[in-house]
Amino acid sequence: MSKLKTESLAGLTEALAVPTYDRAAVRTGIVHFGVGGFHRAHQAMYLDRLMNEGKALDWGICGVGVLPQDSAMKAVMDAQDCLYTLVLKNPDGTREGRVIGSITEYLLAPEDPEAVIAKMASPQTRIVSLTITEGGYNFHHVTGEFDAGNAGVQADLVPGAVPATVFGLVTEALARRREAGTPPFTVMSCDNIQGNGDVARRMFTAFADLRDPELGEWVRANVAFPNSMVDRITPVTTDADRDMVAEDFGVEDAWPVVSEDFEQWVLEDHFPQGRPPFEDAGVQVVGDVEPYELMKLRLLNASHQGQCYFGYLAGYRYAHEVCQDPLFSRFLLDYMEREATPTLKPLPGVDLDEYRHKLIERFSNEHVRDTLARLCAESSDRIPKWLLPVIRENLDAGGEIHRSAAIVASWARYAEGTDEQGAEIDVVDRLREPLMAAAAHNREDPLAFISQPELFGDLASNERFVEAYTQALASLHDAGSRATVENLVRGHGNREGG
Ligand SMILES: NC(=O)c1ccc[n+]([C@@H]2O[C@H](COP(=O)([O-])OP(=O)(O)OC[C@H]3O[C@@H](n4cnc5c(N)ncnc54)[C@H](O)[C@@H]3O)[C@@H](O)[C@H]2O)c1
Ligand SMILES: O=P(O)(O)OC[C@@H](O)[C@@H](O)[C@H](O)[C@H](O)CO
Repeated sequence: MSKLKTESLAGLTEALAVPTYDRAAVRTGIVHFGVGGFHRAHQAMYLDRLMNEGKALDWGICGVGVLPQDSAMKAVMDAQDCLYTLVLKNPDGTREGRVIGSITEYLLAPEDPEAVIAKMASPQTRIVSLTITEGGYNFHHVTGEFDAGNAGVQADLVPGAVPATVFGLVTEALARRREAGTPPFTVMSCDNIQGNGDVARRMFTAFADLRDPELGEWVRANVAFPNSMVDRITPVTTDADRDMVAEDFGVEDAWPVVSEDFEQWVLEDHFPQGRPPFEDAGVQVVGDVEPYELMKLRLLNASHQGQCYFGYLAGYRYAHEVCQDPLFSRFLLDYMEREATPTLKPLPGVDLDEYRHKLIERFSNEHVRDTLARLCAESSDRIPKWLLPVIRENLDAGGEIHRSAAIVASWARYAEGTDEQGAEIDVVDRLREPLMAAAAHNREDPLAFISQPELFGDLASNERFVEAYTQALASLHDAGSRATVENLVRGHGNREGG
């Protein structure tokens, strides 16, 4: 069996589509930070699609890793000429494989920060894109302010320091462009954050201000940060996926990526230095992304949180197991219809009922095998960004909140660190210690978990929220996850009714 490399492409089975363009002729136009599963299943796939049509050949991607653990991706990218296999898993069990060729270079910042800065400072680079996770933006959950106290940021702000964070690296490249009279690149965030471009603008400008107020002013005035909504469920690659690629497609790929077949990208058209013709690849290029972002984050992402803790506690381990269970899918639809949807903005032409049901269908795709562990990880970055805004808006508007409050309670119960069978839960969160310490007091002090103002603001003093939350938490302790969800679905035991 051949290893995936440029020279092996010609001999691959016809079942595996390969780049039809001359990769050697592709010029880098995009530097991307955070080459994980999602970028490889989404943005890189859209560019590969364009390149296969003979377009966007000057928009090749140079991937960048800034974390030491990205050395694993660097090793694979080096060994495979940056090629990898994307396998789409259709709901009917069929699979489509394609070798993606749009990433043509990969740099590891800890190994060679100067190369990363030089690449971004080059006039040929016109977009710097990001999928660095919600936590990567370094903002305070409640105030939304840039966390200038972060140790990495502090180190990057020492005059003459070699930058190590995405903020230090990008800002140094912008400073060099400004110095050289080269127009700045556009910073395109593709993370699951509401107003991701606006957040990126605030965070990068805040860093530049701290480094040099004049540079900050220049960034504020000159750099474009388009907003976007991105969607494609992309689980973590497993050894079984590697074996499947070898078996189905006869190629040895050390790091393929698998995803659902669904794809969506809604992008604000704000690219002063130009952009690839994304609309030709199916991207919705629009003036205002916010209504789409709210729809996706509050329906899809918040529903992921709505299924993962309840599902895990009930003994499930995969998203499809939870969502194929009519009780849980009913609960999610109720949350979406009664609590999330009233907080959305008008979306002319979008059938929200169809969107909600399609989500249940996507979550239920058993071939994707998305783990609840992935969805439960880094909750402290997710719940405050996706679910708490729904709760706050409904509290202000007098809307229903008991299902959302119960989802928060399910997180609190999960963070106690044992499931309903008494098995240990590996809580993966950068705030693991304080979260678990607070959750340890859930029984004697039911407000302990939500009395973490850096995550929940003043929710612990809102009577209506506290009542719904404590009721759900007590039910989780006394009756368990399934019975709690049953009661929520039946509308028992809450003042809002069903
Ligand atoms: N996986 C999905 O289904 C999916 C779908 C839509 C959007 N997204 C977005 O993409 C992001 C990444 O998801 P993924 O599945 O690729 O995860 P992943 O774990 O495969 O990759 C995460 C990448 O982010 C980088 N990163 C993490 N923290 C960073 C930091 N502080 N500074 C710089 N880089 C940092 C890592 O080095 C890695 O390259 C998500 O957080 C989300 O915002 C993911
Ligand atoms: O990686 P995160 O923290 O943005 O979110 C976890 C999942 O909910 C998310 O990755 C979804 O799979 C994705 O947003 C679907 O498009």
